Amino acid sequence: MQETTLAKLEGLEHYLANLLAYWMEMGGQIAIWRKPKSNFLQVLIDKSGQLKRVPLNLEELPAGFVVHPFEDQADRMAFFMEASEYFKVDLGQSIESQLEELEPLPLMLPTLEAVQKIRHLFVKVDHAEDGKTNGGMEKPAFLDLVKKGIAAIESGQLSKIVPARRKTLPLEASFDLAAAFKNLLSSYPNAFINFFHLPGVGTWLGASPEVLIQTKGDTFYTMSLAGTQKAKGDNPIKNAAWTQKEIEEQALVSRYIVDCFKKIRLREYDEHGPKTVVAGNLLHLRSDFTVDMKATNFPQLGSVMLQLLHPTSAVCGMPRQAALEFLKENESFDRSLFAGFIGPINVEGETSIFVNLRTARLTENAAWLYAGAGVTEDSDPESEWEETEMKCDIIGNHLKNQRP
Ligand SMILES: C=C(O[C@@H]1C=C(C(=O)O)C=C[C@H]1O)C(=O)O
Repeated sequence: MQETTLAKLEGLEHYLANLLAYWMEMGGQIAIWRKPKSNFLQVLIDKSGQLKRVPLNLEELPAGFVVHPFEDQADRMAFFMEASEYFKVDLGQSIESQLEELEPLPLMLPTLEAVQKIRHLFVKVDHAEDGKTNGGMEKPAFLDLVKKGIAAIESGQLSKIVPARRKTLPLEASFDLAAAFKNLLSSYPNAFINFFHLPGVGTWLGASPEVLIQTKGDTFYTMSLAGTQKAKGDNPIKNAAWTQKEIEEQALVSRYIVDCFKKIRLREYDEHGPKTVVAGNLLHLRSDFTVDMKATNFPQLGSVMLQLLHPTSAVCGMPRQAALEFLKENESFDRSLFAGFIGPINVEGETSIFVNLRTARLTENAAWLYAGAGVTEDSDPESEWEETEMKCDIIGNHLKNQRP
């Protein structure tokens, strides 16, 4: 433990900025997250210098962090950071009082210097793309895409579709990743706050509201999350009123999950909901599903359901294959890791995989924001556009921060 350098620590931001600057420069892979409602920051570093892809047999993997794009992979593999180092920071206590737990660093730069260094370690993208375009998804193109989706639903090809868009937000020279991360922690206590960096693949920052699968002990958990409205007033949950369109849209996601259970002949599960939940400045409808893996004799349920669920009809559509083909043909940009899945595997006996939503891909000069909206027969294209704007703001509003 290099106490002399860490003794110069000046708060969480200072430590995070230095940790990231050092390990990103060393070519390390790094994931930092805080689970919903948790008071701990969890940090995982893969120091091997090798990008790894693994089959998703979750129960057999060592402790690590998984990253999978939206698109199904022909070889069914996902990126995997293996925990060369893993530690926790108690956010309820000063970081200075936890020096013993922290990864030592050979050098402590002033925060400003460290964040500027990080900035140059983001993946560089083609200049024509960077900071200038929205991946072809300007407003008229998105409205057309939604209209096409509605037409496909009316013709009976689809019952639900989730078109998405990409939005470019130029990053100020003063953009401070550590401060942005810290602000996300306090702004979104119910979200999975995450940052991950895979050299050559991407650097992402997000606040996801959606669990894809979770296993802890004998309990398996998943959720159906859909339907979106703006949170209003002092008591937004009490003020929420849902339309038939939103109720049906969420019910389709629940049905999708139940259909997956049926495929594997799993009959014993608990379903609760839907209830209204808060996700930043938005409200959604959510149902919770739990299974006792011991009672049902299904120890591999996590891996099996992961394979069956992704991509759910919350981010893709129904029927799944037709929806995927529709998106492939009509969305003009690559979703990349957006609406894929990310999260810790077998860390402290838990696996918590989230859908990669409310997220930004960080490039040297700009952040790429991504958002989709569930479209059914009764959708209004203009409202769906507004919904994607609100979803982009959840992360976008936190990337505009500047140092004085
Ligand atoms: C697709 C997104 O969100 C998903 C779609 C929702 C909807 O259509 O109402 C709500 C929650 C998420 O399951 C997104 O955030 O980009």
